[in-house]
Amino acid sequence: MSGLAEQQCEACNASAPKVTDEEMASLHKSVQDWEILSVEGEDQLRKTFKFRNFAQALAFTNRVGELAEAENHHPAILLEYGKATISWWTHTIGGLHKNDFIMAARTDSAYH
Ligand SMILES: C[C@H](O)[C@H](O)[C@H]1CNC2=NC(N)=NC(=O)C2=N1
Repeated sequence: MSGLAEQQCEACNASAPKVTDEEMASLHKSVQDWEILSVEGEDQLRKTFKFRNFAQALAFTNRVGELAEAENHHPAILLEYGKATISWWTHTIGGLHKNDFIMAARTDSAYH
């Protein structure tokens, strides 16, 4: 099986299943630096990336935005001086789908 970042996102609608606890644990192994937290009852993946300055953080968020637009699957982004915090979850199902783990892995690949 290809790495998580190379796997394809699937079209997701309101009836799509959230990941099970077992799937979550298994997928999390591939994005171990990402925190899984519940925000207003909805599970999310979250990670903060560090940079030397605001411009580098902004350039990274633009790369993440391109990844999101390519998959029509979008994160929450907090952009600060020297930092960018990325949160992934699937709004239509109010929680985590495998797509979110794929996009987290792709986000890691965009960090340089
Ligand atoms: C209409 C549009 O396709 C949907 O709202 C898409 C846009 N991007 C999305 N991004 C995320 N993270 N979850 C969604 O459910 C979602 N839905």
